[in-house]
Amino acid sequence: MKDQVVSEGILNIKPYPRRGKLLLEDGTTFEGTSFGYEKSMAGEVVFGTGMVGYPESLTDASFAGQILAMTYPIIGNYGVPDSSRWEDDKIHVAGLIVSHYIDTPSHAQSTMELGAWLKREKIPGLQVKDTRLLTQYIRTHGSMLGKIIFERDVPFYDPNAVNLVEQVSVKQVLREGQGEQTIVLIDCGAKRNIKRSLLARNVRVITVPWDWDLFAPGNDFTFDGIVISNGPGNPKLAQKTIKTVKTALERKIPTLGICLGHQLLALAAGGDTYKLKFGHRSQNQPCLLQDSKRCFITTQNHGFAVGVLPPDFAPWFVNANDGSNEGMRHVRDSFLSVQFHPEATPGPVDTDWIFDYFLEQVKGAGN
Ligand SMILES: NC(=O)CC[C@H](N)C(=O)O
Repeated sequence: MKDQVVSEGILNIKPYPRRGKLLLEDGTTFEGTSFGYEKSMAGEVVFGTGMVGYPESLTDASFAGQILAMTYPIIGNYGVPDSSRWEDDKIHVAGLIVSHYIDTPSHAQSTMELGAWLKREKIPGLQVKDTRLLTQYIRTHGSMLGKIIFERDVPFYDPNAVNLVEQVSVKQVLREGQGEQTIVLIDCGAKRNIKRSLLARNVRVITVPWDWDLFAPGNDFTFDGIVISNGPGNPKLAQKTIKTVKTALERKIPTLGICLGHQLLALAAGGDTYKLKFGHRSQNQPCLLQDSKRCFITTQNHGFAVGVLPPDFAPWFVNANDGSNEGMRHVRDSFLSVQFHPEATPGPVDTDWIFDYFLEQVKGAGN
């Protein structure tokens, strides 16, 4: 009977959805009903407060190992666009928790229902009604491990204890685009829009795996700048990328870090990172541009942050909500990074000037 639609006269009656639960590591339980694939799954439970963007969030590799609870009360209402609009070619979240799942999407670009997509990609989805209570709980007690359970129990799993970057990074070097400058994109789980944003600015982009030795004698390409991408998990576990970035800094190669890339730049330059009590995940995080009165509304998805800035770096942006660091710049050289996502396009593109600013510096450094 499962998944079958039973016709009864003119009404299509779907079978009553299967029950499941979200169990947090401290024993707190949220009962719910399934709308995705019915498989028990463990991860870190995080919440996103954005009103839109579930296709982009689900396919953002930075969410690997995380069960995402969305606070916006209706999810699924605009369906799923075709894969050209995703941030990667598959779903990366370990599970999805919503308040109200809408199974009748209405949007010109929708190609399928969210629930059908989750089923196809074998990702569980649970409708728990009170995602507000869940969010308030995580905000009070800090982010937690948890699991979506149907019949079979599974052990808790801590994604911050494993090197997830290794799992989601590209496996080989890829060369794209035309232009005078060549930018190396270190792919730690890069959102596609980072590359789209660079290619749109007429530069060559060479994408390399997270552990690629850019400075090995046998390397057959030269480059003018480096972009370090976003990515999942604890930045301290991506040691090979940190080593590459250290060499790049010694050689004074213009470098832009985005999200995980910001954290890796900080670690490579002698700073430190820490885990936030609960992360920033939404499209409305206010960031103050230092030494100005400007505030940018930014898109974010991170659970770690830069706590100690490296020597000779100055804060560039600060989060207006909690005062945490949101970006830094070297006082002399072209090393810069942002904790938010300049490539994100939840509608407005308020911070994509970061790419123009970086490429201006790459150009300047080449003269
Ligand atoms: N989007 C990202 O790059 C996230 C970076 C890191 N995994 C964090 O959670 O802080």
